[in-house]
Amino acid sequence: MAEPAQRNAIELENVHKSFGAQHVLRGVDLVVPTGTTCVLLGVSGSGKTVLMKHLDGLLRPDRGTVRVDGEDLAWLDAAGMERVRRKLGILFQGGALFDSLTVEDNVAFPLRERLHLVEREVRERVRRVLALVELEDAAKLRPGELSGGMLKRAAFARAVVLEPKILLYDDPTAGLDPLRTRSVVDVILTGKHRLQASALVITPDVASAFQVADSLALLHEGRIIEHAAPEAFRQSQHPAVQAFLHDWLSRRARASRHPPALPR
Ligand SMILES: Nc1ncnc2c1ncn2[C@@H]1O[C@H](COP(=O)(O)OP(=O)(O)OP(=O)(O)O)[C@@H](O)[C@H]1O
Repeated sequence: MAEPAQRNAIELENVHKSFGAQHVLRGVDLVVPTGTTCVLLGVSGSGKTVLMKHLDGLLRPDRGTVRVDGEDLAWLDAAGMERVRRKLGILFQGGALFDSLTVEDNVAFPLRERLHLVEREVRERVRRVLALVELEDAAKLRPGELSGGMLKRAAFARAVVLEPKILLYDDPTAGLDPLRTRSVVDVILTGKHRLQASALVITPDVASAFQVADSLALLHEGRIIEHAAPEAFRQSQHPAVQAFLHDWLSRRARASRHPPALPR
């Protein structure tokens, strides 16, 4: 009997996107198989966020194909797009919780907005997801009373409360010190192992990238010029990959007294 075809969480084929004269994406090909975590690397301004915004339909490609969980976004009407968005858990920079709501009401928000559940069910699902990120004791606090790492975990809880199949993280470590960076890595690993979600992660923190990735992709001059498992990526002979990793190592060495090494 033939093997069932491998399903892919994310597929981009020859995706182009320009803003005026600026040709940001110049034929992006990227496949993230279901159940895997891909970290998208690239220098600032290379187009990582632009690429990610194509996945929830915030941006449409000028040319090329974007498929999410097998669905070609170009063919979807508003209801179809809404169905795809429900499969996505999105964690962008800042995490934007509502300041006036408690943690539990923030996490309950998507449930109340999207699903018609009885209140008891809402409370139960919120309790389960707060337990997942070890924030049970913070349920009654407001965002202003949380640490940076707790804020990230609360934002993650809200992003996953609808049990998305695919998680998108845009720079989840932004503005965090190294200790809190660890808590974001833990959050991503929770999404991966406990929720078994597929993920695309953008982070400038290469150390975190190697800790969470099944594969790493480098966006360079509008294309994915390398996409490989961590060890193969580390050993890539592509000059742009070598330059990217070398640049990160030297910046890290300048910022730290410890001799630099790529994490294993
Ligand atoms: N809506 C838009 N209109 C015009 N230009 C845009 C728009 N969105 C992004 N750009 C431009 O596209 C380029 C890529 O931006 P993008 O935010 O994707 O970079 P990035 O790789 O995510 O950078 P960083 O790592 O600094 O967040 C930038 O030059 C940006 O100014």
